[in-house]
Amino acid sequence: MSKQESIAAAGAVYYLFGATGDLARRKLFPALFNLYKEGKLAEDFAVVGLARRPRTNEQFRADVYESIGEFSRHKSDDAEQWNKFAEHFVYMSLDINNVDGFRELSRLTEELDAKFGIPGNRLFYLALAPELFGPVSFNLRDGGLLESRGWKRLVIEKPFGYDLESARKLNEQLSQVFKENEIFRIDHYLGKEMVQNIEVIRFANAFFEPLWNNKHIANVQITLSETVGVEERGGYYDKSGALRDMAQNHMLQMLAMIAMEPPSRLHPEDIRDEKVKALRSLRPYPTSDEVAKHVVRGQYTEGSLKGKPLPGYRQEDSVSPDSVTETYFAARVFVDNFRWAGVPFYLRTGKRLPVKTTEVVIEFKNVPDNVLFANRHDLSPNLLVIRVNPMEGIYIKINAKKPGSDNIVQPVSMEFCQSCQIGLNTPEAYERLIYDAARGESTYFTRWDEVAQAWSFVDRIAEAWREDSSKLHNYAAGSWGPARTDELLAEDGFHWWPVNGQDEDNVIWISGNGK
Ligand SMILES: NC(=O)C1=CN([C@@H]2O[C@H](COP(=O)(O)OP(=O)(O)OC[C@H]3O[C@@H](n4cnc5c(N)ncnc54)[C@H](OP(=O)(O)O)[C@@H]3O)[C@@H](O)[C@H]2O)C=CC1
Ligand SMILES: O=C1O[C@H](COP(=O)(O)O)[C@@H](O)[C@H](O)[C@H]1O
Repeated sequence: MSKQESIAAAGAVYYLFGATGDLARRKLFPALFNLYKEGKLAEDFAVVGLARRPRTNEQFRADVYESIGEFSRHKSDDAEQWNKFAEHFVYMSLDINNVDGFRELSRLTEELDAKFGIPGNRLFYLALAPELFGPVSFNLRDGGLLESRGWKRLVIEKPFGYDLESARKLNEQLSQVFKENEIFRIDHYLGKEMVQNIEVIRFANAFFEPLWNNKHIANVQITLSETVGVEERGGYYDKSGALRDMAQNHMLQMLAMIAMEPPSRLHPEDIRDEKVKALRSLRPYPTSDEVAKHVVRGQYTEGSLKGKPLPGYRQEDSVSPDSVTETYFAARVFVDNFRWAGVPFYLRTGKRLPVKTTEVVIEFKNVPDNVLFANRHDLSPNLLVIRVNPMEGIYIKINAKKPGSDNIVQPVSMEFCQSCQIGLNTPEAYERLIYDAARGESTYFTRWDEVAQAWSFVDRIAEAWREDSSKLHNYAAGSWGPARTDELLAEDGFHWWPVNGQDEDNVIWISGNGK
């Protein structure tokens, strides 16, 4: 570990609102433990778990212990270390809507400051339903929790609003209490190693940056596919759908990282300025017909995955039986600026698809076919593939001479598989993001203008869908989504590249440590 990586964040009280919830259990407790284990949390911190359900400190610590056993990349196998860590965790039952609880929390905070020598820093993490974000902020202020001498930061989970208007209202509420630079809006995809690596791959490689434009790139394909269905999240998901759940945030953020101009400095605001410029350049769909032409909206019906029968979306518990919510979204998007004019970005995301993967494919334009290779008319294009999840790494597909042949060209792939490297246990997105928020590093959090820009693009699509709900394409659970998605690319002379290099029967893998 480098010196810089091991620096502990300044001591603080971490207030975990929603401490009895799913996110805390699966992601936040393990993230805090891993940070502690790696020396990124020193001894001057405390974590206060907050929710309505009654819990003793001991029960709360037992919950944390269990979650680490189940979900953490580092295990709590050292009893002494575990006890020292667990001592920092306390629980308080509190209803967000009752300001008296916040006054009591303020008193508890004073005790924790004194006990652990905490210098007055406060990090409020809202793992709560979005309608509670505003009330929490007001009660933090009215309950006296913002009066300390240290820094105050609000870490806020998605979704940030339901559309531009509701997002704006929420932002107005938050900004009555917190300054923009105190608000850390989570998009956990920005905490993923390989999403952060996009910038490095682009800007640190002479191979790529000179080619990163419409002269050399034919199209960009971004796939975020999931095998899971709506699970027990129907209450939230049925109101949200894939457009709001995945496209407005994770997909557009990834697109912005790929499309943005190089920032003049590696300063958070410069990077976010460039991202917002890219989002502003997204070509809006001016009419509902344009939406129908470029966007695919799908919902899964009964099907099967790996031989297991699966229900359709409308048969899922907590989903309305006549729901028109999309579980699949795909689009052809254009970034109307000098660099990207004419290059389609194809996006697709969905639930109940055949594999779980997040992948970006950059397809390069072909070389002129006047060179006398025997098979010059059917050369495969060069690809740069960024694999985000579950495998992490990149591979490039190039053309080389088939050994022993007379100038027959065949595709070969060279791979760097980061997640296959032995001992490379990459931090989970939430670890990175909590650590960044505690250090005041905001690069990988979304700024208000980025969120607003993304909503204004997405709202147009949602509005067209509201006008005409007939364009909901069905797809069988376990398939790759509606056939219309393939047509989007075929209309432009392209096709989706199979994910995880799965089409590569005729490709030689040169350093296939993942193959
Ligand atoms: N789970 C996930 O994988 C992801 C979640 N998110 C976001 O994170 C947030 C939390 O999600 P998740 O953990 O799944 O939700 P859960 O429904 O599992 O948890 C909600 C939490 O809020 C608490 N709560 C509800 N009402 C109140 C209240 N009035 N006062 C105090 N506490 C209250 C609940 O505790 P109690 O009932 O004890 O009061 C519970 O701890 C949401 O915004 C979600 O969109 C984002 C990405 C992924
Ligand atoms: O934000 C969300 O992301 C998850 C997918 O995240 P990943 O890190 O597992 O790829 C998605 O399942 C969920 O619906 C959405 O709210």
